[in-house]
Amino acid sequence: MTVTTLIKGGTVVSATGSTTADVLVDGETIAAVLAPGALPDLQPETTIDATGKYVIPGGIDAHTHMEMPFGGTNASDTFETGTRAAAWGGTTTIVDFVVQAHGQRVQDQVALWHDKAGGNCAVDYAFHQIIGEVNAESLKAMDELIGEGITSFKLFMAYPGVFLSSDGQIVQAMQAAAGNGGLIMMHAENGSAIDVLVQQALERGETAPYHHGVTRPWQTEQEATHRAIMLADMTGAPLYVVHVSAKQALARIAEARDAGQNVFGETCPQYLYLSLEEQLGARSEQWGDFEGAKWVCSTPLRSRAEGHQDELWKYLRTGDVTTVSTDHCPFCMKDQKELGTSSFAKIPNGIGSVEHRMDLLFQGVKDGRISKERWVDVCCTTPARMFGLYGKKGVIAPGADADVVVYDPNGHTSISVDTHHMNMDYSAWEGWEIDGHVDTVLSRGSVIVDGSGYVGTKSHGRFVKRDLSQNLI
Ligand SMILES: NC(=O)NCCC(=O)O
Ligand SMILES: [Zn+2]
Ligand SMILES: [Zn+2]
Repeated sequence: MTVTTLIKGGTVVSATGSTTADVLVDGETIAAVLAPGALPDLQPETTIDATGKYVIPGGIDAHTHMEMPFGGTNASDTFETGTRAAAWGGTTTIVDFVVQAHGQRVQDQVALWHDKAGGNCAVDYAFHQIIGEVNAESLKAMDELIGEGITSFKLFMAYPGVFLSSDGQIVQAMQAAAGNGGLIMMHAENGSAIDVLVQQALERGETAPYHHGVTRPWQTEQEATHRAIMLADMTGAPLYVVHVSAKQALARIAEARDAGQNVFGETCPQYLYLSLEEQLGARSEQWGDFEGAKWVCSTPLRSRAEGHQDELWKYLRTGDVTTVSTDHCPFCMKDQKELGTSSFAKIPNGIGSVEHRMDLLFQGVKDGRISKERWVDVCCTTPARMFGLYGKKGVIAPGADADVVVYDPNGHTSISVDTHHMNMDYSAWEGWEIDGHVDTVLSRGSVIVDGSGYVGTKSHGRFVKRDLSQNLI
């Protein structure tokens, strides 16, 4: 057997169990997973000692927005900076959203995203498609994209006049997905109701970031989630509700799943840990009550007093939260979030976390909230299955891409703007201390992060064509 790299003596953690094993890598793929020392005569070019460490499949962040045009500016991470930061954090595949806004052609936008990402990514990447204008041409493009490896389509019930689709348009797109095997991803917030609350708040002079959260109450999320579930049921489309933050929305998803419907929920680290009161309501010497702008995202951070965070962890444990992605959409405070100093409604929406997802969720293991196997499941394996990457990605098994992370459960990571690698002038996680550490990262067999830091190259990452989702998981 030819072997280029031997990852020796670690605990291989999968979604279903853990075992001490050697992982043999040949070129870009995993050649074998064997009992430790089973092949004593092996002469690999490189040996990585993983004794006392976890060996896990590379993370898959199924929700990122590199360079996304939004709120009058562009998300501050390019594909180059964002995927490098992902690599630092043990994420070896991202699935980014191609944006079709009103008046744009889907296929033009796909070409643009290929241009932006091609040759610039540290890790492998795939695309979802945002359908911002459902019309005859974009419906046709949905069929075409399946063959191009873009098999999931995000629709918006929020942002009237920007991305919002009417219920009728949603039905049309869902019918298309039901017919072509694609997956509908839904931003489920009642945008028209929210716009009224926002206008009324601004008229009362409530302009600070805190009011971003107050004007997007949980009812607007639960209502939209319910509507999306009903429309999906009616049309037969599988439905994946993105960035769920309200416990009531998740209860609705859980109910639909219990009834046998093909409905999935995604949440993000910010909704598991952060809150309306502590973050959106924060003040600082530098920014005053505008400090909360750092955490303006939609759906919004929710009240800890209402208990959303603990409920989300519960649903994560029980399986009704299917995946944890970041919704990485970073904006700097300077010149970007600052666009909203006079009105929270003008703050570009988004938080950057692509570098920290594996660590933040591992803290959930350390805190006894989920098992290490569930950590791997929601961060690596199920995203692969959900988005048509499984087999190649999301698993340590012969034939899979050698996307592997050696994770030290006894290591330590301090998060700060001074040390992170995302292109942001603040950290949404400043001062967080993680009881774990990403030691080594391999992407398709190449070591891209080791003890000395990032050692990859800008053009290593390749576009991955996705199969249809295994949406009966
Ligand atoms: N979530 C957010 O605030 N920004 C990114 C765009 C989206 O996912 O809706
Ligand atoms: Zn969204
Ligand atoms: Zn998003």
